[in-house]
Amino acid sequence: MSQKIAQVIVDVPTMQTDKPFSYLISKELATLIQIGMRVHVPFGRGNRLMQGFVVGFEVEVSQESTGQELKSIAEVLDFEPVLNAEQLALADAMRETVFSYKISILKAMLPNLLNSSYDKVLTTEDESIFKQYFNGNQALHFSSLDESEQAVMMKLHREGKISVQYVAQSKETIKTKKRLTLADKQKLDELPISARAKKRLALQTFLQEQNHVAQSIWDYTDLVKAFSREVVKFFVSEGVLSLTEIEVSRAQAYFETVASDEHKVLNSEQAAAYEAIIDRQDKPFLLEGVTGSGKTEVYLQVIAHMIEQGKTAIMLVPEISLTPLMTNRFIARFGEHVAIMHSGLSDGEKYDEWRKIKSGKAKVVVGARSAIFAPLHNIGAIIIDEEHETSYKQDSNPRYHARDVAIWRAQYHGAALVLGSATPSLETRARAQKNVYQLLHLTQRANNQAEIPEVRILDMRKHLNDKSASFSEVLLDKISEKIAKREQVVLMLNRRGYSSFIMCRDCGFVPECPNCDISLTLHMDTKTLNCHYCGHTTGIPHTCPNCQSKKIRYYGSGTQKVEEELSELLPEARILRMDVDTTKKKGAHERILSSFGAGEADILLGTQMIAKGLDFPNVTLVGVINADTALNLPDFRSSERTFQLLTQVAGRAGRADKKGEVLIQTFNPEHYAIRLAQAQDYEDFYQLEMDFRRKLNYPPYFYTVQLVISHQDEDEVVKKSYEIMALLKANLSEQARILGPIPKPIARTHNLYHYQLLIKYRFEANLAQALNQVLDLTQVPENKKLRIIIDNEPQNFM
Ligand SMILES: Nc1ncnc2c1ncn2[C@@H]1O[C@H](COP(=O)(O)OP(=O)(O)OP(=O)(O)O)[C@@H](O)[C@H]1O
Ligand SMILES: [Zn+2]
Ligand SMILES: [Zn+2]
Repeated sequence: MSQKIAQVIVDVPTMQTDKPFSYLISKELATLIQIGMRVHVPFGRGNRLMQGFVVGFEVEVSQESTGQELKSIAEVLDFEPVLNAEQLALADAMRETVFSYKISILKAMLPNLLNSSYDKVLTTEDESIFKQYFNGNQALHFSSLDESEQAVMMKLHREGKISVQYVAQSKETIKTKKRLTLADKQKLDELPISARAKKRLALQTFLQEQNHVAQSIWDYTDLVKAFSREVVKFFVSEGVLSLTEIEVSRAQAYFETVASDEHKVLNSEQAAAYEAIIDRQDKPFLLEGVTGSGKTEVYLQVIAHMIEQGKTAIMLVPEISLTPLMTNRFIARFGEHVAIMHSGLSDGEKYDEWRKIKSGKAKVVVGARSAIFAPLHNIGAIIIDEEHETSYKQDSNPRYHARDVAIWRAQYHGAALVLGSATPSLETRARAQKNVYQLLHLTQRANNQAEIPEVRILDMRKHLNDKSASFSEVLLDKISEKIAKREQVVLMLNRRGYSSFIMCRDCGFVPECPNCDISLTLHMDTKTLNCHYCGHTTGIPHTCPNCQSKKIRYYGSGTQKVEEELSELLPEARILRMDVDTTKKKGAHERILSSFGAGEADILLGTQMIAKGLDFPNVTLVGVINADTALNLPDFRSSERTFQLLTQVAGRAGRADKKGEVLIQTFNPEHYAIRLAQAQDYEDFYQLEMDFRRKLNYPPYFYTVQLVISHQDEDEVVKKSYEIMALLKANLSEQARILGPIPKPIARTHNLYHYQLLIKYRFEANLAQALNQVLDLTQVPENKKLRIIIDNEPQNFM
């Protein structure tokens, strides 16, 4: 008799397995297992149970012909598939361009909660099922059942008679809510209550009146408020009411406070863009619109249109701008149809949002990078705001770019794809130039009274100030002037490629991380020195470990130091600081912004965090304290990044009727990225930067792939790097250039040495196959400790 066999991709942490393994399916599970479900399977010699995904079935030929005994699936983890056909096809497609293993791609598509050990708790409202299977327990833990019982439960679930909740091992991530249900109607009616117990009587009447509502459920806190804790307790102890705890979504709170909002009448440029998008062609759109030109309003109306058509939409924004300010604009239009996915949510909350999407309740998903995997059906539009942001590329495995996934999904669904930015990435703009994308322009600020702010460059070599290391007189005077007028100021300290550290004044010693070739960063809030790579932490030494001198100097102007300086220089100013330290706590980010929005401070001082998305009408001055820090990084995109950042932050000024001004302090006033940011001239910047890229054979003229090879032993890394280079050379054409191997700019982290190779090419038929061969090197036992990262189109060279 032939038996069904499942193909399973297994999640084995010690070895990356890239091909499906075959497993027998027991008779009990045969009709229940579906493609896209997670299972537990025994793996390896020890037969340890591993999680895996069912990706296909095969009919067994005969056991003799394979010559080996197949193992069986031990347990099914899902009641319905967690991955659908589209996602499995997408994973296949991603595997071609994202050189990481299938399992890591599949896992990236799911909420974390489904990738870790959560048990399922089953409940039922069906009386006879309860009697037959629950043994008097309120709920059953799925993992405690044997295989045939599990199979029965899955069948019942499929018939809608059982409900399932995933329960986290650790409870602290989950917010629960107590609720009460009527346990026994007869007891309620017969409950002996003395006529003097007014509150008890009131609750009895209340419950009797509401009882006709099928399955009455009451909020515990509501009843306690209305009838007192004692009274409620009495009803529970008498067996009239039963008390249960359920998980609630914290994300729910978002919806309760947001007032709804109407569409604005689009101006002619906005309307033209809107019409083009909804009348969609096969091509993606690049919506290039100056800051404040109303791109978001266009997105909102495109999404509204799609919903009217019975379709759904994905709206991606950079993690950093995923503030309530931003999400509220979507909730205000689409209410409960919105699901929000950001890293601030707990695993349980993320799972809730995912379920809301999967069940079809959510029509619009607003989220950061990974929201591109949202399991929506019938997608009408995918929008990527600030498309140039590097955070759309994941910098760990799988190293996918959300833009590429978006292109694939838009094609799959026949959806409109919109890439929006005031400063598009060169790659995107070049494609628009070649008509691969359709270019749509917004050249004016949407709000009629608002103009593009005037930008001045302050040459810090001429404006050195005796009183202050960070502020020129000009900037300080401007700030005072604005405060006197009761207007607000945004100050940005560019922290990219820059950090605070300590140094011995006598011998110049700078403490470094023992595991990584990098100096330790000074954190004044915790009074520690931290390594930003491996997390190593130590106290701040009082004497120099090298020469015992007591003259330890603190270097660098962190936001905290600048804040102190500023409050000394301008004691009357009310300052809010926004950086990683002040936004660590949940909700802190939003508190700072809403406080600033409410006019409780004159100055918002922050890092790059404040450059994006802020839309405060009373901000009339933006000051950039140091424009240069990122310019000299060893990365061919450093000019592009600097230009984008300065243009973005300048765009925060003068967004309403009051005119905006921008002051940029710099030591490189002649640098083209700074001059053109002053002019806010994206076109000129694009032309100039494209010239450089062409001359130096960089993207978008050439494609790039970076390989990072790491090992504890430096000799080994060097040896393997040359082996890999030889392998590549043998497989690639003469036109491909291979640079390296060279040590990474930060040559050692986590006690591993890192070397890099960079491939630059225009067309290479054998590239994918060669890279897969390289990737497979790590599967050879002698290379067990070798780590190879393949980064297709790397965004970060540090
Ligand atoms: N058609 C319109 N009529 C009136 N006001 C509008 C219109 N469209 C947008 N606005 C307003 O103009 C301001 C800027 O719009 P929006 O935030 O959509 O621009 P944006 O291009 O997304 O901005 P940025 O990229 O700079 O963050 C907002 O306050 C918005 O409410
Ligand atoms: Zn370290
Ligand atoms: Zn010293």
